[in-house]
Amino acid sequence: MVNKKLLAIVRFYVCTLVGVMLLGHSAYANEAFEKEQIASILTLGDSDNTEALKRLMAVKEQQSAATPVQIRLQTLEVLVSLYYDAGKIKSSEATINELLALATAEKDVEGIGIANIMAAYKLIEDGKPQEALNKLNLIDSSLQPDASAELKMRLDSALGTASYVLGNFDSSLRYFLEALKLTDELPERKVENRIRRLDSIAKLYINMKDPEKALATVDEALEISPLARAPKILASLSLSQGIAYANLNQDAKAVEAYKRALKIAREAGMATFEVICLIDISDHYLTTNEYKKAEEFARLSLKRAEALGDKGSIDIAKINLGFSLAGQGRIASGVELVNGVIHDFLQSGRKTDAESVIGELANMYEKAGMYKEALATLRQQQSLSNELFSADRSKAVAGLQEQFNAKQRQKQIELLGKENALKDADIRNHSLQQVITMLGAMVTVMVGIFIYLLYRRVQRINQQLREANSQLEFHAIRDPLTGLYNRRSFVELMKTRSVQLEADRREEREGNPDCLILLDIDHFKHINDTLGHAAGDAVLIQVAQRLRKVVRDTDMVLRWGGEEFLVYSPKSNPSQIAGLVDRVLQSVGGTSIVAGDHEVQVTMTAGFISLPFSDISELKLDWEKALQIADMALYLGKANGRNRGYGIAKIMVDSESALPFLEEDLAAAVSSGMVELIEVVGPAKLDLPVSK
Ligand SMILES: Nc1nc2c(ncn2[C@@H]2O[C@H](COP(=O)(O)OP(=O)(O)OP(=O)(O)O)[C@@H](O)[C@H]2O)c(=O)[nH]1
Repeated sequence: MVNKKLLAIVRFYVCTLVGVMLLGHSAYANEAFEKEQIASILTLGDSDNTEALKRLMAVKEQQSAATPVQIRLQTLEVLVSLYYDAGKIKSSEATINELLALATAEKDVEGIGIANIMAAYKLIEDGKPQEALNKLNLIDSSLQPDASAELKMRLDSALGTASYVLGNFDSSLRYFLEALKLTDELPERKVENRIRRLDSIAKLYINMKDPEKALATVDEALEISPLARAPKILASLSLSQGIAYANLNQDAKAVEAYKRALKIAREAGMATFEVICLIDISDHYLTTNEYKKAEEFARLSLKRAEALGDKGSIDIAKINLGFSLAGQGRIASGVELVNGVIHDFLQSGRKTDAESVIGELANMYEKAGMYKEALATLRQQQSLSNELFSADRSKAVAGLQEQFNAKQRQKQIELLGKENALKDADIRNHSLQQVITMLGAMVTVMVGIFIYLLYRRVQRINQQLREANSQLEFHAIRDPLTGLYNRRSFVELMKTRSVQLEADRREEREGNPDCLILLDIDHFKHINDTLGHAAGDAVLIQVAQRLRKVVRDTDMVLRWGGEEFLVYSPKSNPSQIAGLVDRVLQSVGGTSIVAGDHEVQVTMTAGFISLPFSDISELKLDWEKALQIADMALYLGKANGRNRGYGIAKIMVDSESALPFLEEDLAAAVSSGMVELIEVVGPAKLDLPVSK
């Protein structure tokens, strides 16, 4: 619920402000009695606030302008606390003013400090925590080097409280711990003050959502000294325990602790504290949805607060009562109560509190299923929230904003620095990336070039290979000297020819036979021997050229070996073969051939035969046997004077009986009349000079 925890903690601090400076300020020899008297009243206040207040008021009545200033100041300081705890808030505030006036008049620096710290607490209670903080910071900056430990401790406690209210828990804890440390330097009431500082820290832990740590801190405070059993302190510690347990959802323990605090507060005459306890108890029951009990304690707290005239507590009690009624279904009367407080808050400018209560109201509507009202209330809260941030709050937080802005600027500078560093890194990365990209590109280009060169090289090698292959191929089927087909290629040709023949036979496409003319240069050895081997080669080349020229395109000229040539003339009319042989002999020997320095007549002797021969099947007389017969005919030509051709014209007997003779001894066959030869005489002898 609204600000009740805050209320509790603020009031707690005000309660603990007093009574610590009594003995430390003694400067007058005759004031010992008064000091002793005030000290005993202060101790009495720990357990019986009402009696202590009564006695101190009596002491003050007897004081006059003649009373030492320190005694009067100390009386006022203790009085502020006793008034406050007794719920006499207005008297307490008036006493603060009186204290400040006296200290100022007497130029008592410590007194002025204490009065201002108390005034800062009032500002916090009035909802002006930033103003309070500013005031406290001012005190802090003007603090004398010889300022007492008490003053410093109170200042740190107040700074911790203001920081807490402003939501700066870390800084709050830092101040509270500093205050705790300063208790060691106190000349009097060291233990009591230490316990109270621990209690402050416990309450802070609760608000820092660490209730376990809060409970541990309370335990630490309770263990310090039996003095911790002093009712006023014990009540405050019990309240802290109650809130911590409530936060841990240990409801039974929470209620027990609250009620213990309530009992002690009642017994010690701490009316203000009693109201705080009652409010906390009703608040607790609201959170556990025990609305009947919440109503009971809300009514009780309202009654007590009204009796004290404590406006702050009255408002909170009304709010709790309103919500407890609404929780029991009496929404109209509950809302009326709550709205009344909201109205008051708004009237007195407590917009932050109003906004908080409106938020609670919206929750209540939602819980009750009154969504339309919940929405309207939420909108009201929203608009107020906006207003707060845009107007009053912006003023209140102006100082903070300045600090915040400075921090933000610092942060921005740091961020800019970081951003620049990042940009630098980015630029470096970018440059690096460019280098990498460039290197990558270079590598790619180089690899590309390398691959291209490799490709070219491979292409070149392939080309060379192709050329080599074609050369190999060429040389495989061609004679390297003359360029004519060689004997091997003819063998290959004959293989395909037999396949072709078989096809032709099946299709009865048998026509003219082929013709084989075997040729041998006459006395070639002599040419070699007389003109030289090169001249012999030249002769071979020119003979080849002449042979190529004289035959048909479909005819094939081969170098059969050494100085031997073969003309293969497919599908040749047998009647025309002699003419072909004649042309061949004439082409070679009809004109001279230049061989080196010499011009020579090169004649040839030929043996020729048809394939198939006569009516003999190639199965019986194949190309090899036919060539053998042609070779025998050529031999006959050589024997009969060279420069001529012999061919077998016809068989005079049946081919079957002639065949063995043809294969074995052609000359005998001829002389026996089994076969008839055709003779083609070569060219006439040329009239050539012996040498050029
Ligand atoms: N220059 C040259 N001579 C070759 C080549 N092949 C073979 N010969 C020579 O040709 C000659 C052939 O001689 P022979 O077989 O005795 O025949 P011939 O001298 O022609 O006599 P006949 O054939 O009886 O007229 C040999 O001396 C071989 O060395 C060649 O490629 N180049």
